[in-house]
Amino acid sequence: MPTLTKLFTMEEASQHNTKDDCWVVIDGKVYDVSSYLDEHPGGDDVVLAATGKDATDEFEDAGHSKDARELMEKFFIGELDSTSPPIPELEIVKKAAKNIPQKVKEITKQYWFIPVAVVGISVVVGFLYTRKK
Ligand code: HEM
Repeated sequence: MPTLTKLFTMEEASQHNTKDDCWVVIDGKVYDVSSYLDEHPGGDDVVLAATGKDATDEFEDAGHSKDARELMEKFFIGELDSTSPPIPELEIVKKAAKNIPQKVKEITKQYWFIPVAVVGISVVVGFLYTRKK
């Protein structure tokens, strides 16, 4: 039977990141907690800080009770579309991070003579200094 659960991309969920319009993604599920922010015993700031990403770890780290887990079902609005790509900005950061080892290799290849020159000059200066004595 087809499921009626609404699917959201992480990009879409991440746009709801304000006090009046706040969605969190926990364990692949999307919750609209806008109406609960003021009542949240952990404060609204922690929840707001957990928007725009998978907040499962933050939620679990806070050690939420069984009651909290039951309560959250009231705010369930859909599931995360696992086939959708993560937030594009994050992808760009990830891609840039992937390139770092490659860049280090390139720079090492280009500027290999600098450490060699430093060592060479030190040896010559050291040699001249000891000869003077
Ligand atoms: C649907 C989402 C959420 C619901 C319904 C919820 C509900 C609750 C409830 C009922 C408590 C009181 C303690 C308990 O019964 O466990 C609590 C505490 C807390 N929550 Fe949440 N919470 C949600 C999401 C989050 C998120 C995303 C964070 C992110 C870090 C968070 C952080 C905390 C913290 C730090 C406390 C501890 C407060 C304290 O003991 O001083 N919660 N939450």
